[in-house]
Amino acid sequence: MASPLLRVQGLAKSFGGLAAVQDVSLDLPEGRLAALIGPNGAGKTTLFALVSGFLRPDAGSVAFAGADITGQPPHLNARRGMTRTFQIVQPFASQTVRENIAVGAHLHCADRREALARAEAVAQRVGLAAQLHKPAGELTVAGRKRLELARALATRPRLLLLDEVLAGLNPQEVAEMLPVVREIAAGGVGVLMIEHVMQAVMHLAQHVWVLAQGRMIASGTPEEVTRDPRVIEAYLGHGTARRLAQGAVR
Ligand SMILES: Nc1ncnc2c1ncn2[C@@H]1O[C@H](COP(=O)(O)OP(=O)(O)OP(=O)(O)O)[C@@H](O)[C@H]1O
Repeated sequence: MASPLLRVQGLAKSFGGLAAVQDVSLDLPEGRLAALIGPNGAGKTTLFALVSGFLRPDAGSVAFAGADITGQPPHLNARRGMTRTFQIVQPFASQTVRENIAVGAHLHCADRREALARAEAVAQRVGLAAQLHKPAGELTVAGRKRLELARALATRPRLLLLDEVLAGLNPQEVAEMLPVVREIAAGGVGVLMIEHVMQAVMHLAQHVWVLAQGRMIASGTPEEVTRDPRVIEAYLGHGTARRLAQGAVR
């Protein structure tokens, strides 16, 4: 059987006495769109940092496309095809949208003109084509989120780790972003998204992992995990779980 795009086995990380991630394992097949959910402080961002190489694990391993990349620095992982976005979006505010996206394209392309041309193609995919000439600092919150996606996409990833790309967006902006993320996955890019917006998780994710207090407490389809008593207890609460079951997801 082919190895999964991402294989995490027994990953652990403590900060002082706090076990932020404990014995976490998951397999993400190529081209799959999956979500990582859980309460604040559950260890989701720490897990992303361990997978992408921003932090070294105390124990466990990370394999990407069959190669052991445990503890490898982020820039090497990006070269292999794994790119992450950040919760707090920090574009180069005085540079144009086009130049910001080109930064991502430069990972595999030294030529400036080619990087700028690639930036245009990526801007189309995320709905930023009309804003290419704007300084990034003038974008709305929703525009910045699209820019963060575009910069990551410009690196030509096989796996995108999206850290709350929908946070801070209003319901209409969320609804407009869903097809953008879905199209990225449909184009063959594996996506693992940390997300609190359950509307997005229910509509997008083919698989969901749930972390609580550093441990993986559930894994399954969105429908399976949202009716799991452990997930309702640790994260959703009964009201939200009921609304999700009825299809009223916000
Ligand atoms: N660099 C650090 N030093 C010390 N403690 C940390 C550090 N990073 C995270 N933590 C702690 O580890 C735990 C897990 O944090 P993490 O940010 O991974 O959770 P999260 O699930 O991403 O939360 P949120 O949904 O609020 O972003 C928290 O208790 C946090 O305070």
